[in-house]
Amino acid sequence: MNITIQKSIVRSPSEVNITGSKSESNRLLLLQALYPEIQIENLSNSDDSQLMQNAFLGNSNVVDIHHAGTAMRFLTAYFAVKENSEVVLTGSSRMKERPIKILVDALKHLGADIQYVEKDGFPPIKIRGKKITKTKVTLKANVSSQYISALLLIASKLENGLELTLDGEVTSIPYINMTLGLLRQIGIKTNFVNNNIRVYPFNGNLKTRNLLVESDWSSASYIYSIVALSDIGTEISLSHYKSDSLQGDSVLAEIYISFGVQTTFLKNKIKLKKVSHNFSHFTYNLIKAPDIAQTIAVTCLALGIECFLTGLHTLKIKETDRLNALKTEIEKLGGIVEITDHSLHLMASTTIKEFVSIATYNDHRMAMAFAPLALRIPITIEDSHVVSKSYPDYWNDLKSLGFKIEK
Ligand SMILES: O=C(O)C1=C[C@@H](OP(=O)(O)O)[C@@H](O)[C@H](O)C1
Ligand SMILES: C=C(OP(=O)(O)O)C(=O)O
Repeated sequence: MNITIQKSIVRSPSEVNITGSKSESNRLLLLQALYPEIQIENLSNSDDSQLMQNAFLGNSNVVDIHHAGTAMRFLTAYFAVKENSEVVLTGSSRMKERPIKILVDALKHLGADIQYVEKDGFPPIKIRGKKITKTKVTLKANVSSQYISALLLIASKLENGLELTLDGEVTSIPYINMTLGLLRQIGIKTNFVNNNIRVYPFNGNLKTRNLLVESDWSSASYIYSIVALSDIGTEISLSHYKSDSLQGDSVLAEIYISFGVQTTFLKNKIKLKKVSHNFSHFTYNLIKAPDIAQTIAVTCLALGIECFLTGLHTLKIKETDRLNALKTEIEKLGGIVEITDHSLHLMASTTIKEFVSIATYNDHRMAMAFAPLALRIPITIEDSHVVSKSYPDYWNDLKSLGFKIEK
């Protein structure tokens, strides 16, 4: 369903309670399947986390994870070592275009039994679960960190743990550190030195059973954008957040200073406040935080800031080719954008076209990133339901902030 958002003004002060991080949730759900004593609080209500939960509950031998990249990659590793199981892991038509060969090759090298059902290198895959005893594997680290996290998540249940050697520049590294951080929270010993990661086998004692998921920082990015586009003095508080986050996208608090958003960490919350800014140019390498590229590009468009983003080589294999999608939609609004395989350069613009209909390409982040523009111009967002992949309450939260949304 398409929605139109009339030109809106944010209610201030306001408060939004954002659902749990989908990245933390999907890791903890996988760990809970391996260690059933684990209890998870503030679990994400995203489709991706729901799909992950269903994969463990169902007893069908076809598991369809739709658009959920983390579920696809994490479950590949999980089923590969689940002895005596046989499943076909499949997903949406886009998921069938998202590569999985690096992970499958690594698992096969360790001894797993995995076959491609349709196209070599891509889902769907047929997995016959087996006991794995090999310990060492090298894999390319510059395509998706999810392949690495997938192996790390199952490693503590292997007889001898795992030793991974990462080849090439490591992309999305905070997500690997998040995985290791959660493993350590439950008492699993890990090391990450240079390009080597070691996870030791479980010693029989869970250090913690109750794990609290911090709210999702990638989802918070859209609220940062909203504050950046609001009048000076506008305040929005978000819960439940902390300063020592496991999520790399918490770098937003630093980045948005350039767009006039001040972050104050309170107990369990952050308070965002719009202050003045005098930046006309923004340059940043997003190799550690690729999911906030769309948010930042749209914030810059609205603020008339020239923006040069690099480290974006993974954007082409996400829910859509995000570089092309951004270029196409920003150009509809009158912006000028140049892209390469790994960068985006947005020129400073002075006007934005009204009543443009933004296509969302089955990508939640396209819908969520462009919606804040309604603080400048009326805008239509196509297929607005896509937001449920990570942030199902997004439109309700926007309404509560004062956005005038019509179907
Ligand atoms: O491990 C994770 O939870 C994620 C890792 C990142 O993917 P890549 O490592 O493929 O960049 C990120 O884009 C994705 O949204 C979530
Ligand atoms: C890329 C994303 O998710 P995934 O890779 O898990 O589908 C995302 O949420 O932006």
